[in-house]
Amino acid sequence: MALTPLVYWAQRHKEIYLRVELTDAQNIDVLVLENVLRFRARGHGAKGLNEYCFSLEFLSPVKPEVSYKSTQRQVNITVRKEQHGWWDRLTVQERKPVFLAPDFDRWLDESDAEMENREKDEKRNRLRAAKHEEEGFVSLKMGYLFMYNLVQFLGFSWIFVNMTVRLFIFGQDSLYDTFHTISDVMFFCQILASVEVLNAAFGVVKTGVVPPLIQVVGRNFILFIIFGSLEEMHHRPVVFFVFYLWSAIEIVRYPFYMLGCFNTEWKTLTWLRYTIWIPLYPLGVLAEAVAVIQSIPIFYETKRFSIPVPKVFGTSINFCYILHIYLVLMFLGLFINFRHLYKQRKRRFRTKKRKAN
Ligand SMILES: CCCCCCCCCCCCC[C@@H](O)CC(=O)SCCNC(=O)CCNC(=O)[C@H](O)C(C)(C)COP(=O)(O)OP(=O)(O)OC[C@H]1O[C@@H](n2cnc3c(N)ncnc32)[C@H](O)[C@@H]1OP(=O)(O)O
Repeated sequence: MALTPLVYWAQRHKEIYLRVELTDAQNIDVLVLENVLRFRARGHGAKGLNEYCFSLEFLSPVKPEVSYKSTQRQVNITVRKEQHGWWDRLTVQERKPVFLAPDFDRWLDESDAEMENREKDEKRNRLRAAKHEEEGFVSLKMGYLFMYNLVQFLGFSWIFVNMTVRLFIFGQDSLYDTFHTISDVMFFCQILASVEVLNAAFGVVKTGVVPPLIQVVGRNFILFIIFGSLEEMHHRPVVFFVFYLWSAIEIVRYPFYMLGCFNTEWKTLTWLRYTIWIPLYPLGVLAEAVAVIQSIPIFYETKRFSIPVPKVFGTSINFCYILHIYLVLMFLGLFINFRHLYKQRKRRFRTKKRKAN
């Protein structure tokens, strides 16, 4: 014959909790029909291993769907009230069934339950507000990044297209006046590119600070010190090669970032972004190194940027010695960024492959 297990109960405004004292319960059958909950299971109760069952007719209407969870020690049942509210007792009959007792572990009186509800609501509202704020911040960040990348893309596209068209029209002659035709836009784009170091430093984009710092310092050194400050360099073809190599990568990199702002990607563009640096970066550094080497005799003769030193060491340190050190730094910078880009490439294509599997 089936026995009755001990059942503990507690309520909230929306739910009823029942805890059935049965260990290792099996063949659990719980259902709610016309406001009556029927329970049957086999397990270890007060009378040892046996078949246990009970039924309860609730005081007010409840939803027919019932959820339960069996643990090693008990079966926890949750029934949802049809209408939110507080019940005076659990069952229709005024006399409490003998197997039923309050679950003091979960017991709350009405005002405490209201307080709990209020706290839950407040927490939910806080989370919702935080999510709203975060969404606002994310869209602001994406808007800003998109605009930044768009401006850079337009700038570098203008440079690249202009240089290509001039090369076709004027042939070799175009190599000699690149600085005069292009440098204003290049100055603008490269000054603006300093923002990339700040983006990395303030976590606006997920990358280290050192690679963009090397990139920005490296390029601006060539642009401002080697080309900008020496008129003798303005008509050298090396300016063409440096500017062309710089802009060749940027007309791919910035649209790649622009698509990224919309969580979109175009596979060919991604492949290009993470591949064409392999020939372009060493070529770019080589072109920059040629520019530095060509500028050394000019700095030597003109003594421009010479650093005055105390008389015991001589009169000044010629800037061309600094350039020798810079040449070494350039190859160190090339090594650091080449390794960084190689890692980024591997990470990118590995993630893609894993996603595809
Ligand atoms: C400490 C000072 C020392 C000074 C020493 C001076 C030494 C000088 C050495 C100079 C060597 C420089 C030579 C160089 O000028 C030569 C050339 O440029 S030649 C032309 C070829 N060049 C290139 O190919 C390099 C192009 N540049 C770059 O790739 C970047 O500038 C670089 C910093 C090198 C790498 O970029 P990053 O670290 O950002 O990698 P990712 O592109 O993979 O981006 C990582 C994630 O961040 C997201 N991100 C980054 N930027 C943006 C952005 N503007 N908008 C939106 N999102 C961005 C990107 O999407 C990645 O996110 P996820 O992984 O989620 O996709």
